[in-house]
Amino acid sequence: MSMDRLITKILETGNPTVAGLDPKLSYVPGFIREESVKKYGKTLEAAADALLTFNKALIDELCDIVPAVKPQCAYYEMYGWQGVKALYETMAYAREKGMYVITDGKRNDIGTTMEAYAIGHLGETDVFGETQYGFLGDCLTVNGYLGTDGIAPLLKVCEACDKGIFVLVKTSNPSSGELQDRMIGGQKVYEVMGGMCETWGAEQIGKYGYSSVGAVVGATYPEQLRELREKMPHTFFLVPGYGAQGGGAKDVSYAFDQNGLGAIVNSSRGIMCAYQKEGCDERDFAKAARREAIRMKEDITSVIPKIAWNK
Ligand SMILES: O=C(O)c1cc(=O)[nH]c(=O)n1[C@@H]1O[C@H](COP(=O)(O)O)[C@@H](O)[C@H]1O
Repeated sequence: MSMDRLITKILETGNPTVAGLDPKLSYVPGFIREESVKKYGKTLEAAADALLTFNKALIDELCDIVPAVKPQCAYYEMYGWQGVKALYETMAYAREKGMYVITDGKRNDIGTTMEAYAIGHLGETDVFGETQYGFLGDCLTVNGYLGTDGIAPLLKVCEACDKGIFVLVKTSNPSSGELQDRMIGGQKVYEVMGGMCETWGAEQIGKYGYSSVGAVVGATYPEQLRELREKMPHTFFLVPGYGAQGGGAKDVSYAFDQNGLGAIVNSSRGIMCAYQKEGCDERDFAKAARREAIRMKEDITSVIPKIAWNK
């Protein structure tokens, strides 16, 4: 089970966090950008080369202490097909280094189109009678607000290829309540979506009690995290919003169960741009990311039960 693999990696590293790889060129140290421009000129190739060099150095420093990475597709698509190639190569490199890869695509569409997304990101694509993997993610973030038609194709692929999904339930952004907090039939919209996640995952529950259908719940809404943790006992949470968006350790602590499992907390800018915040030599960017990842791990593990780690 895909979520079992993620939880096993979390237990191995003692670290329930994921490093978001959302690189903009302005986050990449100048010496890397200059090298890429020297090789390829001021082109999309150079941008993609700089992103990949940046990501690989971060992965090298993080792979033994952080269980997973979460590249967000938009930051690569921004640089055209060359950027998408850098996304693929980043994912391949992280896998090679033993990390669990969450593709942050927030995909959704109707049935047949969703099937194509599911196959492309998580499954095997038929190529002239032979099957090959398109992308190399272990898990994909998806939007479930089109209903079961948009999720069913993913469930099939998750089961067949041992993959998982994280469905948007209560997102971290300031305006998420405009729709997600509305009442329908006596429940908030996000509660209804949470219930749908439990139903979608019911047939695919792994050895730790969590299904291959996870949920995204933002660190910026601790009350909702607490409420949803109780109502969604079989759903593993991806919790973005720690650090740069203002979420802290106490806020994310509500996402965890009584054993200290049940969630993985993301930080993207906080880790990638740690060197800018520290004001250290830019050549030290990957070590600064490592320092921040260790600080984040200690910050979060200091406020959650660690029963699972001691078993
Ligand atoms: O699905 C997500 O990962 C996600 C959902 C959400 O509700 N809020 C949210 O910030 N994210 C993503 O989490 C990352 C947050 O980045 P930082 O704010 O830089 O740590 C970005 O990749 C966002 O796209």
